[in-house]
Amino acid sequence: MNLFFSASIRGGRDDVDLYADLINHLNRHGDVLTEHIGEQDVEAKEQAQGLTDADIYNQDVYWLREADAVIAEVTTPSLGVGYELGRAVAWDKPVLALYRPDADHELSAMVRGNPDVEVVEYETLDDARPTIDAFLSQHV
Ligand SMILES: O=c1[nH]c(=O)n([C@H]2C[C@H](O)[C@@H](COP(=O)(O)O)O2)cc1CO
Repeated sequence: MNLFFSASIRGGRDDVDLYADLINHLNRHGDVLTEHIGEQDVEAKEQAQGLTDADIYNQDVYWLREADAVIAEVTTPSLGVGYELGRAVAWDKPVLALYRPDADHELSAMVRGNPDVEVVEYETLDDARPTIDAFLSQHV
């Protein structure tokens, strides 16, 4: 199973350790096409590889097309994540959006109000794991 994990990069990296933990869990279910999102120095690595923004865009849209399901961590608002969710919905992919309610970032109505996105609020990684398991067994 190909899984596309989506989470903030240029929108802010406060939750990068959590992203890595979520990716670790997703790896039990299938191949995570976007493991780089959990790496601390993702942008430096992409730069070292000589990737332009166009390369990153093309690669991500290709991976998204290949994905059987999309799991996003949407607590830190990100234009790229919003874009990916829109494309995933348009392609009829199952989409799970994991959101930790916090005082700083209210979730966009374009995500919470979208009937084709399953939004689940959670607090800890231990809460998120069974949510992911149930979502994947139901949809993929
Ligand atoms: O360097 C990158 N590499 C990359 O894979 N992305 C993709 C994957 C993420 O799910 C999403 C993050 O978007 P943003 O950078 O706008 O927060 O876009 C985004 C960037 C930078 O915008």
